Amino acid sequence: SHTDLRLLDSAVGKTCVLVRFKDGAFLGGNFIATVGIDFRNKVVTVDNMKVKLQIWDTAGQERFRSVTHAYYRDAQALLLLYDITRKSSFDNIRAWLTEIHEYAQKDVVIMLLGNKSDMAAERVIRPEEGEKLAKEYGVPFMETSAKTGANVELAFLAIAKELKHRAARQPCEPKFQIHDYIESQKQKSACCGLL
Ligand SMILES: Nc1nc2c(ncn2[C@@H]2O[C@H](COP(=O)(O)OP(=O)(O)OP(=O)(O)O)[C@@H](O)[C@H]2O)c(=O)[nH]1
Repeated sequence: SHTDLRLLDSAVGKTCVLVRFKDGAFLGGNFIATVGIDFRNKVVTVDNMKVKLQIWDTAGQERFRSVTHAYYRDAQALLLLYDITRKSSFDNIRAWLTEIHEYAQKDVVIMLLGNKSDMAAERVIRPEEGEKLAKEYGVPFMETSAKTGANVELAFLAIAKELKHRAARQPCEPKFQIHDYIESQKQKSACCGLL
């Protein structure tokens, strides 16, 4: 059995984030845009338990919209990415969140990621704007960079932990707090440069 994750929106760095997570490498320059749907598996260890993540990457383009309903309907987690250097990608997030509300499973884990955090000079969306939008929809948020690797592991691990805790939680065990976990881990990576 595996855990299904989906990455959404177009040309925001989905493939790069996935490759960074899977292989620890960055694909720079121009390579071919994702056509159709592609997936990669990665096994992560969460609290001594192995969790197999099946991560789907899709071409986020409009013409694939009809495909994408089916694409995220069965997902257990959805990672919504925008590009901090492109306002239109940030504006798309609201539309995605509205759609997801309609088509996705009710208990789907959603995470908002502002990607390309390394591109400080080209930034048009401030971290606080991402933070605010995420708060409005009650979803966790962080900025990532497929280039430097910042917070990429954390994003996937936080989701794996959340899903593992849901699946294996004992009745008396406290609920896993994904927001708290991310906040504590984010601070660590910021101060110690572990990523
Ligand atoms: N500087 C920087 N560039 C990035 C980062 N992530 C992706 N890129 C670049 O952004 C472009 C798009 O990246 P992709 O991973 O193809 O984006 P995608 O969302 O998979 O694109 P589609 O499959 O076409 O929807 C590429 O030129 C990447 O090299 C990042 O974190 N920092």
